[in-house]
Amino acid sequence: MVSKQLFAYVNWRLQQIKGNQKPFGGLSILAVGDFFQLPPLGRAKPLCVYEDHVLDFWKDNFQMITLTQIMRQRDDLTYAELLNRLRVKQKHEKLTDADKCMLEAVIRSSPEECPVDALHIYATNKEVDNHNTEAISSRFSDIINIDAHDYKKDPRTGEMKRQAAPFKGDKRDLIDTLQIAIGARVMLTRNIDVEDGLVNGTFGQVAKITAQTQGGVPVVQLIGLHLDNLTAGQKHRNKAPDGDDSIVYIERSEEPLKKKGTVRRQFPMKLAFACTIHKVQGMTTDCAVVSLKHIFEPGMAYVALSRTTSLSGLHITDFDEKKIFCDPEISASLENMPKADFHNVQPILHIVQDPKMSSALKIIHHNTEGLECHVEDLKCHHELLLADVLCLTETHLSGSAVPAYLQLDGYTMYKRNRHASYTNYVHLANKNGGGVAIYVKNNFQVSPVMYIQNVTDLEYLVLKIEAPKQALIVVIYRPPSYNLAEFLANLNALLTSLEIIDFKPVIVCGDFNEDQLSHRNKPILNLFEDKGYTQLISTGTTENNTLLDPVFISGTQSNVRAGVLQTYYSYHDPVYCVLE
Ligand SMILES: Nc1ncnc2c1ncn2[C@@H]1O[C@H](COP(=O)(O)OP(=O)(O)OP(=O)(O)O)[C@@H](O)[C@H]1O
Repeated sequence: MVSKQLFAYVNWRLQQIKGNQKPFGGLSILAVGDFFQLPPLGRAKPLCVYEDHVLDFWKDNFQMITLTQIMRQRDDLTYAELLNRLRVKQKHEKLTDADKCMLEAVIRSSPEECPVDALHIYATNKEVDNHNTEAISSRFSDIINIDAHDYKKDPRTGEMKRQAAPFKGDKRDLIDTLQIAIGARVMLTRNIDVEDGLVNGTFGQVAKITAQTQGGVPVVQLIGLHLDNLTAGQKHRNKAPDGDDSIVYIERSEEPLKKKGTVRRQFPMKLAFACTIHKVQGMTTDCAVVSLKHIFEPGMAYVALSRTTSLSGLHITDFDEKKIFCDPEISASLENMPKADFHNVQPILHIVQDPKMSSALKIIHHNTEGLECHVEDLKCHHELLLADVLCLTETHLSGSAVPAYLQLDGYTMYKRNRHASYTNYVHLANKNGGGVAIYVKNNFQVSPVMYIQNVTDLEYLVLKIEAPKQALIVVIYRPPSYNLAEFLANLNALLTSLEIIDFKPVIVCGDFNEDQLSHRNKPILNLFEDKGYTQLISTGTTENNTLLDPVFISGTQSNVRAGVLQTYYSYHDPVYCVLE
């Protein structure tokens, strides 16, 4: 689990990168995990436990969402439910008779009753090392001992000199002598290639050992593994000297030893007939033997007992129900942690779940700050594609053709680029950026109003939505450098023309670069209000908490809901308006 200290570093680094003092530089952070599992190393308190005089970046910034569907034990729900109870069991609490009875079926009184080939899980490294040594010596006859190649700097010449025998390394160093055999279970102990799935904790079985004779002595060059995860190590298969691409070849890694002036070359792996509970956190297996003997921390027993997919795959030795306990401080802090309000996270989804609003017209406007660079973000957004009408400003598009990657499945796109929007203002027409677009769901009957007499010099689009709902949709972008008086005159001409079109209701959205939260005079708002419009958005729509993206509506009696959504990729947040 991430410690408070590491969490603070992440916060400060993001503030440094983004150049602001907002929590995590203003980025959205999704923290995923389970506080009831292993606590941070070194007895540090978990993130969610508040302490006086300790920097806290959790309390005021995070809300909790609980995932309720269990996937690992989805085919053995009684076991999943038992695990849920063990997860929150306090030290002083006793197991119920029913839970005890379930566990008794898998408690083994001696190691001989357990399957030898199953992964053995222990609390301490000492137990793991003993098990591994015993397992390799009792089951394999052709054991190979691979000494680390250690080098030390010659103080006279500065040359790194190979040592006759390995030094005694620290427990965090690459292993002094690796004992392996063909067929032995091993685990990688370093991140070799994270993208390729070769990481600390990757499990496999030794399939091949290749050696070359150097000075009359065979020296192991590569160790070939059959990995448990068949998709890992793709990049390291084509090195196969014999063309067998099921084998992933591992070379020696080179690292300085803790001992000063020394370097070690050794294979980054260790035996893994057994491993520690810390190592198996996150793992899923069909079968495991779990020893509860030296459990020393809250959450440890739960992590070990919850790795198998079914109760029948679990074997428990040294059972003691007192070893199954959680941290009461975590129970208390989770109780008090604010819960995420889905109405805020997915407002449109919630609105349309209301039977009265199920066929409502959903309109969203977003200043994308460049459609080409953000179209993928837009396609992945959890709410934007719920819109029937998706209005965009600052599309930054040029040219008349629309490349296929700018099309949204199920939508038709209408657009007007900046350079086509101005007749009299060459200085605006020639500036980069700007532009508007509207995507409309294909099941809507739409007439674009591409030309309106007397309306010039505006970045705008007008669409008549005729069925199954009716509305006149207008999107407008006003660049900050557009002289306000001239803009108001042109906007007035447009609003007057919309009255003549006489198609209701009218929804005008866009970025007007006038802060509706400011206490100063707001001439654009005044003009809309004079024309009978109501402004629907009441909270900030930008990172600076200014409301630059209003939605104006006129000519409706229906139930209207409106608000602001969130994105991570634009200075602006999208705004929505849903009409019954
Ligand atoms: N949507 C899914 N469909 C099928 N299997 C899934 C799905 N999600 C997760 N699993 C499987 O369930 C197991 C547990 O998943 P995962 O590790 O994501 O859960 P977890 O909550 O992080 O578990 P833990 O924290 O206890 O390790 C894995 O074997 C994973 O492959």
